[in-house]
Amino acid sequence: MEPILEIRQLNSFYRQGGSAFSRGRTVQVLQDINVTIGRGEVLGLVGESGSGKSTLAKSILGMTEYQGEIVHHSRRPQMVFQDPYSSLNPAFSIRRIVEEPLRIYGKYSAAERKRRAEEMLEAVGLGPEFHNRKPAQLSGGQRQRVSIAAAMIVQPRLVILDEAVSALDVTIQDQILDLLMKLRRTYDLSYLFISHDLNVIYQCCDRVIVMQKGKIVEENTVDGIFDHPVHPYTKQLLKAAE
Ligand SMILES: Nc1ncnc2c1ncn2[C@@H]1O[C@H](COP(=O)(O)OP(=O)(O)OP(=O)(O)O)[C@@H](O)[C@H]1O
Repeated sequence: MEPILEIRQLNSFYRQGGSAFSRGRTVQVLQDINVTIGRGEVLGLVGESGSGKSTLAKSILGMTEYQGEIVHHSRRPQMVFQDPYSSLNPAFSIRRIVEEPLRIYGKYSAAERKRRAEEMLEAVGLGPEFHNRKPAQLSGGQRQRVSIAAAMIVQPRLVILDEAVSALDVTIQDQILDLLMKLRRTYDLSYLFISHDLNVIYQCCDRVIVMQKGKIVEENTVDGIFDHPVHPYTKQLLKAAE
């Protein structure tokens, strides 16, 4: 498997209580994490609340202090969050929101940005009638499509989906999962798919890692994890999801 991201002996920390006069104290959240994500792979990351899933995502994006190695074999990963309500600028049109990451790059003309944004909106199933709407004029599922388009517009190879379908009704969840799988094929993407919902993980992941208290306690193919869980914590998670 050709890697898109390799993480070796990662230990991640948050700093708490610092001020102009003191550096505060560091709190270690992740311990000795080793993970490889393959090109085109969907890697699931499960674990109970507080186990460190989002911290791993933040470390990959360089948003925590860490020791160890994070080796990127592609351009910067993009992230899609759970809550499209808070991550979309309410004052902007949908097209502007999707164009915005390209403005930051600064290398495209206005006409080219518009063309790319419209093409990306089409790819996530939002036709011209949506271009000039504001986020408040969309459903939750449509808003999540906009977030996905804004992440994909910069042509990442790895996308981190942090509870990206968790806030949606089950039918809408299925539609968004279908869309993500279609985009994965079209753009040859890898996903790190973070979810507390094992049914969602089962539907779309190739491989799964299980985290407990900042450590990886089990790693296997999705069938291996579901059919032959080894670690007591994995068994407990599966039992809770029955
Ligand atoms: N900025 C921060 N400063 C200090 N500690 C933090 C910070 N962010 C998270 N933590 C702590 O790190 C631990 C892991 O949190 P994290 O958000 O990574 O867990 P999670 O598995 O993503 O949980 P959830 O499923 O609830 O989102 C928790 O104990 C949390 O309190």
